[in-house]
Amino acid sequence: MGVLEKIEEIEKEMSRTQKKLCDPQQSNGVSPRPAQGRTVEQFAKYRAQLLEPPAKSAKGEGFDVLKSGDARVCLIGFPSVGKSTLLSKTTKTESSVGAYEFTTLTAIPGVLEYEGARIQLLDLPGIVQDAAKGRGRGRQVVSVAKTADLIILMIDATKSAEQKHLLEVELEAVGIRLNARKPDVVFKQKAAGGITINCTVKLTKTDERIVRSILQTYRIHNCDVMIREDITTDEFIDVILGTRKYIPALVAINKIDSVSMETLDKMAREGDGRTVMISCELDLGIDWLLESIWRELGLVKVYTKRRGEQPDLSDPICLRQGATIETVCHGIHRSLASHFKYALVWGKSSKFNPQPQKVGLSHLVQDEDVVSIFTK
Ligand SMILES: Nc1nc2c(ncn2[C@@H]2O[C@H](COP(=O)(O)OP(=O)(O)OP(=O)(O)O)[C@@H](O)[C@H]2O)c(=O)[nH]1
Ligand SMILES: [K+]
Ligand SMILES: [Mg+2]
Repeated sequence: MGVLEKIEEIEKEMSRTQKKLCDPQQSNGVSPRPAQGRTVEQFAKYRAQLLEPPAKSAKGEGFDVLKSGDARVCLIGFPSVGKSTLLSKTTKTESSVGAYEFTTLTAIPGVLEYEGARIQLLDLPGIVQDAAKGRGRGRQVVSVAKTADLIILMIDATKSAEQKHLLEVELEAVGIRLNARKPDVVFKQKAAGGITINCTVKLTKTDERIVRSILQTYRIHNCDVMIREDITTDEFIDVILGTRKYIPALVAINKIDSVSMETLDKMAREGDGRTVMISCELDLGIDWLLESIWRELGLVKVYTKRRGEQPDLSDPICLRQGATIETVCHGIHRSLASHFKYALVWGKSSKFNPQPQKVGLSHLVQDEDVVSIFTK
């Protein structure tokens, strides 16, 4: 019998013995009764097998989900922490929720509409420990996280506090640096000319000799290196490997409805500004989580205004932090920047605020600015 048939058989049996296993209202996060425990365990085991990619194609590529919207947020967590419940709750997409592990077997995208932004929220299969080392599709899951603008580490409040650390280890293993800034180092390989190293700051955690020996180890004999901050040796290695992704992350502790006040209190004290405690079931903390997502993504909302009219407040353009008038032009129409003459901006980025400022393409916009574009 194949895995699929086995799963089907168990599903039938489960629907006989525990009619509402998959119903969140009924299951209430409580473990099934002992008689069903074994069946559920077996079921999860077969579902985990389904996650194993066929031996030959085990390359660990990401899932094929097109990026869309203004930013992508990935939900990463162990099985059954409530990732799909959160997606179903905050977007119009329904992702299957089940009281058994590995309910979700692929990437399910949903759209989070918040403050005028359309944020792609990606529900993913639960990961297993050592996922990054190539166990099953776990590797694929952690690889998708590399494409995220923000990662949500989702944790089950009723389970071990180790979860957060274990998730971080898996993500680090595929080259993701969580909540770290890219080191300020310019590194350029050349065809000839030897090695030039310039430092604009005093190095206290590494030195030029170590930097040179690392370059030698990686067989790099011609390059320019400009170090502009006091980096560590590891950070320098990250720079020359060039494959590191620096991604912000939030920790969402779910199911706080199921733990004692003492546990809750302890978690609140241990968490930092990037930890949000939620209950999808009781609808607690979800607004706080959405607000944190918005803040961490650092999206900027800009309104456009035609000459002689009021700004269009119903349809803002959402941009990443660091966006310029040129980015605004691209957001309106592909060819607008090439006909650009000047722009007027009202708001925080205008140096005459509340009066408008006349600016060029390279002007940096700020959240809630109003922009009028004038063309040739
Ligand atoms: N008590 C409680 N149970 C919850 C909460 N959120 C989700 N659950 C339950 O937790 C179980 C797992 O939820 P899912 O959304 O399927 O979890 P998942 O992380 O998507 O699981 P996989 O796809 O299997 O990795 C279900 O029985 C949910 O009803 C919550 O806030 N509190
Ligand atoms: K589940
Ligand atoms: Mg799921």
